[in-house]
Amino acid sequence: MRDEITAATRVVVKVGSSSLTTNGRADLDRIAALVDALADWRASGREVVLVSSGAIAAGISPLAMKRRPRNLADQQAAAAVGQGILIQHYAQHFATRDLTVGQVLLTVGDITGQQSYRNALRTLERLLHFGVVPIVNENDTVATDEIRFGDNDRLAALTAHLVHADALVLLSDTDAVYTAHPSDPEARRISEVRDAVADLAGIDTSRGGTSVGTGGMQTKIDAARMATSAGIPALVTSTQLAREALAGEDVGTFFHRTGKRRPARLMWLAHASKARGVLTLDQGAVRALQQRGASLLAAGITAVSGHFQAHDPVELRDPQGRVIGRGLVAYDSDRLPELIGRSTGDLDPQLRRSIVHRDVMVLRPPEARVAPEPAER
Ligand SMILES: Nc1ncnc2c1ncn2[C@@H]1O[C@H](COP(=O)(O)OP(=O)(O)O)[C@@H](O)[C@H]1O
Ligand SMILES: N[C@@H](CCC(=O)OP(=O)(O)O)C(=O)O
Repeated sequence: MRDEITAATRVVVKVGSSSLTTNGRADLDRIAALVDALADWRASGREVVLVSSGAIAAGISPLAMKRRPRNLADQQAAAAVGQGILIQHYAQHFATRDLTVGQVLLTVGDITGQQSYRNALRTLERLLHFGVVPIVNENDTVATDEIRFGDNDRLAALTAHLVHADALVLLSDTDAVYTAHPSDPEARRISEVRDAVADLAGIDTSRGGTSVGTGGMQTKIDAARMATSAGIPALVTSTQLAREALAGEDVGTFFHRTGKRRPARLMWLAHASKARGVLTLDQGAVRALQQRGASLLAAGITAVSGHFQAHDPVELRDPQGRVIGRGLVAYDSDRLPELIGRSTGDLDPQLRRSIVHRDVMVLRPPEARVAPEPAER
């Protein structure tokens, strides 16, 4: 038995496009089966927030498209049609179990900006208070590529953090994370993950998922890591096993929590924000940040690139160019170059504050550091 799941009173359940649609249409039988499993969970006095993909996939056939569109405008048109159809079916099926649903469409900005974060939280809390099942999706019809999550796995992890969920359950068409693509005869189920780096070392997630899904298994692993690093256990399994998963049975891949709840702004900074620039640090500054938990001072910066404004997210790199973390920078990119490398004592007192304060900095664990991406061609 998985005690963290059976003891949970509030779960976020994310379901992928491939579990809700067949041939570019909403699949009523599959939606009904999922709704039944969730309604039973609700009937035991517990709460669920459903993060449902499938808007684009459910709009394919009604718009006489042949496959999932690749360009943004067609995806948005499909999502506008498909989202309505999905919600209609959810509303009908949940109503047969005396449950009301509420649609909540979110953009990255809604869930990461301080004010809008509170708005989103207030709405979800209110819906749960009224006994409603909130159904969340990305607001695909207005989100541009620039500001889009694109996959709902990470949106679900941020939602789980937002609503202080006790567990995150990621449902798709595969019953677990395997050591290789499930069609590979050598592939073995991974039943538990305590340390995502060590336990998942060498597994192959490179083969894409379904023709309607977006991220494949990798974005589910990323989402599970986001949740567990913020104190929320996560389970990856198939939609058919939703009932067993919620009952705490040994199905799927269970990710144990690895960290504690962290402030929302740091969740956003670590996982959802786009860096606007890069600060390269000397070795002494890297040590000060990693070993002493220091703030970043001007003296430790050797190079600045990108265009950013004060309070934008920037990447922090070591002298070898590996990303060691991220932070919110205190100065604009126009101003910063004149300060770099200068010791605090040499600076005008007004400019003596740290360039990236410790409280708005997230560092990567040493094994997760990555080499710089190749320059754009
Ligand atoms: N190592 C792996 N273990 C399990 N599934 C994998 C693995 N590598 C790739 N996959 C694929 O990931 C897919 C699930 O991702 P995706 O299609 O994005 O699902 P969804 O649309 O439900 O979010 C599975 O269909 C499976 O083929
Ligand atoms: N917001 C998109 C979600 C796309 C997506 O993440 O799909 P999936 O990989 O199936 O979870 C939609 O509803 O179509």
